[in-house]
Amino acid sequence: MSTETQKETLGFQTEVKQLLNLMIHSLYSNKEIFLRELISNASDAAEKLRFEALSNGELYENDGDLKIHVKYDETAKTVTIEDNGIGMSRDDVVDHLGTIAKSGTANFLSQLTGDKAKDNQLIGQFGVGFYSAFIVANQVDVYTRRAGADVAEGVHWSSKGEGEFTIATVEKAGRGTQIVLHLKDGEEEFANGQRLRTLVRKYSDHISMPVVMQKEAPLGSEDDEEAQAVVEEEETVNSATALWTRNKGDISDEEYGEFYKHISHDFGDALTWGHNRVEGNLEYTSLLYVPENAPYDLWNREAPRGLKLYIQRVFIMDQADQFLPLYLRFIKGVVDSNNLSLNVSREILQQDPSVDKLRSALTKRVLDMLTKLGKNDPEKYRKFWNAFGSVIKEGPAEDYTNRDKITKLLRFASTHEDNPDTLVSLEEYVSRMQEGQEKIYYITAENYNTAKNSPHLEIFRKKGIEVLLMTERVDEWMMSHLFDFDGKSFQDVTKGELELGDADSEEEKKAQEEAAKEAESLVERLKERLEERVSEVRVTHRLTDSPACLVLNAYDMGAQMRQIMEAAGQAVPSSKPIFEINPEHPLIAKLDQEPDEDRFGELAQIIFDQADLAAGGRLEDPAAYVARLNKLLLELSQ
Ligand SMILES: Nc1ncnc2c1ncn2[C@@H]1O[C@H](COP(=O)(O)OP(=O)(O)OP(=O)(O)O)[C@@H](O)[C@H]1O
Repeated sequence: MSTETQKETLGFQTEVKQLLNLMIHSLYSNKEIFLRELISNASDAAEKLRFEALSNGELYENDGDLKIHVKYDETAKTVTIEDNGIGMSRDDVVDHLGTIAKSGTANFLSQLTGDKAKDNQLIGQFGVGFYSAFIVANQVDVYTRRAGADVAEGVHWSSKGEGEFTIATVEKAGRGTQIVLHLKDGEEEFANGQRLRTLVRKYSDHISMPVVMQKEAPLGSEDDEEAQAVVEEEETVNSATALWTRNKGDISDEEYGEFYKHISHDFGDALTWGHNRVEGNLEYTSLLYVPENAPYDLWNREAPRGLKLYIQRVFIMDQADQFLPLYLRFIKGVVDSNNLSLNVSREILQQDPSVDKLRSALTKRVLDMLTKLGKNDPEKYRKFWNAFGSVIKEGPAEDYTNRDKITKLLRFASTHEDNPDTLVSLEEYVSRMQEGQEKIYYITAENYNTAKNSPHLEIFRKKGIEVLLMTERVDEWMMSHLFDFDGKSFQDVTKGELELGDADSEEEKKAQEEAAKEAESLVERLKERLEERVSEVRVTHRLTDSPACLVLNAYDMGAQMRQIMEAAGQAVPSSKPIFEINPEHPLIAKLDQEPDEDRFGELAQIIFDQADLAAGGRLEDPAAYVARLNKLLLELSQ
C-alpha cells in the first residue's frame, strides 16, 4: 500500500464502544464465528457488485471473477479476508465501520445485564457482524476501494477496538475489501491453514462465492521445489454452490443450519425450515426458516425484515419485505425467482403482479410449515409459539384469506388443563365440546390467575364446559377479528346474556326464571341504589360460589381493548356494566333482608366493587371502597 493522505482519527459511536466491549468479554466462548461473519460480509459485497454491474458492466474493471481469499501469516500472526466485491468509499467506511446503523441499538444495549450467558444470547439475537473481528484481533486493518472509483481513492481504516479508529486515503489497485486481523496473544491458532480450512468448510461451505486459499505443501516437504510450486497454487475450499439450488436430498441438517446463520446473522439456530422448488407459471425456489429465538427488534415495526431476493441466481436485494405479510416478519430466508426481471428495484417490485403471486404462495408455505410443525413436533412448536405467538395473533386482522389456517395455529391456556404452560389448539377444544354446546367460550384478562379464577367461569366449571383463558394484550383485539372456527362462533364469557345452548336443561331454565321472579324486588332496590354505576341489574346464571359479577353488554369494549385505546390516547366511549347477582349466595340473601336503606346502599356498593375487583378491574374510587369496607368491619367487630 502506498503513502497515506488525509489521515484522521475518529471516535466510535458510543453504541459501537459498548458493543465492542461486550463482544470481547462475552462472546469469547464462540470466538471462531468472526470468520463466518467476515466471509458473509465479503460474499454480500460480491453479490452487491454483481447486482450493480447488471446496469453498469464497467464496475467489474475487467475482473468478473468474483471470489473471496482467506490468507494467513503464521509469523506475523495475521489472518486476512479479501474480496473483490463492491468495496467502500471513505464515507461508507466512516458510516459502516464507525457506527451501528440499526434502529433500536441503544435500547437493545440497555437491556444487557452483565450476566454473560444472558448477554451472549441477547447479542446473538442482535448480530455483531464486522465488529466480531475484535474477538480475536487486537488490531484490525481494512483496505478498501469502491468499485468504479479511482485507484487513488482507496481507504485504509485501522483500529485497536478501543474507542477510536484512524482513516486515511491510500492507493488500492484492486477494487473490494481486504481485512487484516492482527491476532491477539493466545489466538495464534487461527493463523493456521488447517484450522482456517476447517472453519471455512464448517461455516461457509454453502455460499455461492468461492472461498479460495493457497494450497498447502504436504507435510515434511518444505524444501522441495515441487512443494513450493504447490503452495503457489490456489484452491477453492468451499463447495461454492448456493445451497438452495441443490437438491433437498443432498443437503444435511447441519448445512441448512449453517446457511441459516449466514443469511440471518443470528447466533441461535433455526427451529425448522422449508425448501421448495416450484415449476410452472410461477417458477421459484424458496428456502424459508423459522428462527428459534425472537430477534431483539421483533416489536419494532420499522425494523428491517424480509427475505433475500435472488432472480435467476443473482442476488438482488436484502430485506425484500414484499414477499411475506407483517405477521410473518420473523421468517428468514431466500426466494429465487425466475419470473421477475433482473433489473427490478423496490419500486418496480411493488407493481409487479408476480410479486403478489409469490407473496401468497410463500405465505401459504410458511403457514403450512408451521401447521406441520404443530402436528409433528409439539415441543418445537411450543418454542415457536413462545417466541412468535403474539406476532401470529396479528394474522387474523391482517390476512383475511388465510384466516382459517392462522386460526389453527393459535394456542391458548384453557380450563381443561388448569396450568398456564399447557396450551390447547382450537381443534382440540372443538373435539372436546359437549353435546349441545354451540360456542367456543373464552375469557380475556390481564394475567392467568385473574382469568382462571374469574367468577364468570363458575358455571362453566360446574357443567364441565371448557373455557379458553386469554391473557395477552393482543387477545381481545384479535378476537374482534375472529368470528368462528369450524362453524362455531366465539363467545366472550363476560359479555352479553349467557347462552349455554342445549347444555342448559329445560328444568334449569325453569328454575332460572323462577329465581329471577323471586328476586324482583331486590333487583329493583339495587337498580335504584346503583343507578349511576350500572346499566342493568339481573339475576345471574353464571355464578355458583360468588355473590355477584359484572357483565359487559355484547358489543362493549373489554378492559384490555380499553387500556390499549387509552394508552394510544384515543377517546373511549364510557359504558356501564350489567350487575348480575346470585340470590343463592348468603351475602345476597342477607342483603335482601337489610331493612336499613343506607346500610343496604353501602353493602350494595361493596359487593359491586368486589365484583369489579374479582374480574381484574381497577376501581374508580378505591379509597371509597376501603372506607366502606372498614366501616363494615368495625360494625362487625362491635
Ligand atoms: N467486505 C465488505 N465489503 C463491503 N462492505 C462491507 C464489507 N464488510 C462490511 N461492509 C459494510 O459494513 C456494513 C456493516 O457491516 P456489519 O457486518 O457490521 O453489519 P451488517 O452486515 O450490515 O449486519 P449484520 O449485523 O447482520 O452482520 C455492511 O452493511 C456493509 O455495508
